[in-house]
Amino acid sequence: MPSEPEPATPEEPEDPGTDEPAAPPVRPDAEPMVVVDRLHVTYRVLGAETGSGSSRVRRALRRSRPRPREVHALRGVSFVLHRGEAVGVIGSNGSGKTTLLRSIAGLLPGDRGQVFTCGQPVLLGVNAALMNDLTGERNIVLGCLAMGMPPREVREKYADVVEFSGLGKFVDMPMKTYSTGMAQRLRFAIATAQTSEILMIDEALATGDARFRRRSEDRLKELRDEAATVVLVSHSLGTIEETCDRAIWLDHGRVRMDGPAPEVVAAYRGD
Ligand SMILES: Nc1ncnc2c1ncn2[C@@H]1O[C@H](COP(=O)(O)OP(=O)(O)OP(=O)(O)O)[C@@H](O)[C@H]1O
Repeated sequence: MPSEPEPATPEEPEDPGTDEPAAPPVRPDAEPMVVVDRLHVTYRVLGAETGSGSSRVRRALRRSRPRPREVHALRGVSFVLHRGEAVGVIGSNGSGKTTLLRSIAGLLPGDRGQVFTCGQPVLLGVNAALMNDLTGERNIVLGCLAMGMPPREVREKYADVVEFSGLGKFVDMPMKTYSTGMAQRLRFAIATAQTSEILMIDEALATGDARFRRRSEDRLKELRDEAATVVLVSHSLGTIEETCDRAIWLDHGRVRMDGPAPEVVAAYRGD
């Protein structure tokens, strides 16, 4: 990761009427697959004021009740993704990339604006919440069902997932007996078992040893070839330039630049 994380800065909500961008432009020559229209997402967190000095802290702790604070993660984001596009999302830590992907996947409601998708997007990496007490086999079945795969497809894909995970006979052992690398491989194998017309990838997903990383990259390439629209979040600008024809630069929850990947990457680098 090239940049240091920017801490979450709780803040007051903005005046909803200010600084609203225009509706996203739609290309007349291409089929829209995802429309994000002036999307705002705010996290609400419970926190208390702190003071300096021990007596002041004690007094404050006694009197204070948790006060909801707000983190305005997306501030009126708009764009349209079309069939056939591979789009990179770049931006410094905390700029809103993950929030944006989760919103498009339908995992996080926006508080203003709208997201329209043509079909159910798949977000690789977040859907497979595995359980330590269950065997690899049970986790594969439940993980695939949890991602919305019909039981017939789970049965069809099961052998491939086991093969790709490289777990061998460990597939019948509880996950808590796996090494970190084995668990990561299983998670990746489950997450990439599903294909979708709209595929969103968090590049951090490709983990493990060098051999598995190469296989992961090949698998991601296959999925990209099968999907109609790909969204890739990455801190690796080289990967964005190689993989994507378009890039969106998010900055403090706003679209700072949206255009051909080489131009956006150059601007982000400060060239
Ligand atoms: N669950 C949460 N609760 C409260 N605030 C959150 C939560 N998740 C993210 N945030 C805040 O929302 C903002 C956007 O976070 P997000 O994770 O979308 O950024 P990001 O660009 O994906 O960052 P990174 O590059 O570090 O992964 C940040 O200020 C972050 O602190």
